[in-house]
Amino acid sequence: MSGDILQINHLSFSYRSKLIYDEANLEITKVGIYGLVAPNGSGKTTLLNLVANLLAVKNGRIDIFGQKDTPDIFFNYASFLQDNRVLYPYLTAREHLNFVCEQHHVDQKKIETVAHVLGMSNYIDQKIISYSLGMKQRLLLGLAIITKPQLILMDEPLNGLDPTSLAIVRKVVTELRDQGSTLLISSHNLDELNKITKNVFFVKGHKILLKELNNQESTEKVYEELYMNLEDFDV
Ligand SMILES: Nc1ncnc2c1ncn2[C@@H]1O[C@H](COP(=O)(O)OP(=O)(O)OP(=O)(O)O)[C@@H](O)[C@H]1O
Repeated sequence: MSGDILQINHLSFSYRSKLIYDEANLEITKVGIYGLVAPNGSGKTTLLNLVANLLAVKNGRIDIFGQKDTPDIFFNYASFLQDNRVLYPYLTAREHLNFVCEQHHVDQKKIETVAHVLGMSNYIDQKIISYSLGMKQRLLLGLAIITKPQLILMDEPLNGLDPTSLAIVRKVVTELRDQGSTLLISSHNLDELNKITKNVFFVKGHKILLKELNNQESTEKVYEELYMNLEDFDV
């Protein structure tokens, strides 16, 4: 599928006097997996929050699937994997997944399938307070994908994952892409990101740049070129 999946035009955003975006643009017209990469504090989470309508866009415009990105449109077409502070410590994974299924009128039978795919079946009825970081990350992934949205935003989904969990995420995101979903994934794990996509957005100078890497190029290399001048560091 191609068309207007995500369009960000002339986006400017500041927190009080701190400028984050200045007339930034981003366009995704082809289904796929896209990385979102930048040093700490550059504005990756801010961008995802703006697309998810958790922050209001006052300057510029965001459209998804050719329509103005309102909370209703986002709810219908998209999902957002945020950090694990959004989880309720005294609820179980099943209760979280049940809630999302109810809100989206998704058959609750899908919960077992998603739990199985993500290797969560044996702890799905335990409360979140007893979960490790990786267990929480798997649940967050489950919550983001159970409705099979066409656009999935993921903020640091690879954080704290062991090699088995990373392999699960890799399999799940590539399958979703093959089934027609588009994923925008922020991460500092450039090595892992490199395995799942060659299309990476970088935030630099308050703008968003897309790099379409060829087989010889890596995300790490572009990162070094854009942000690191190792000669500046005295060890
Ligand atoms: N609610 C807020 N109020 C004021 N400043 C904020 C707020 N949220 C974020 N910031 C600032 O905006 C900048 C961008 O933050 P953001 O969390 O979007 O960056 P990030 O690229 O996701 O960073 P990281 O890689 O560390 O997660 C940072 O300097 C941060 O301190």
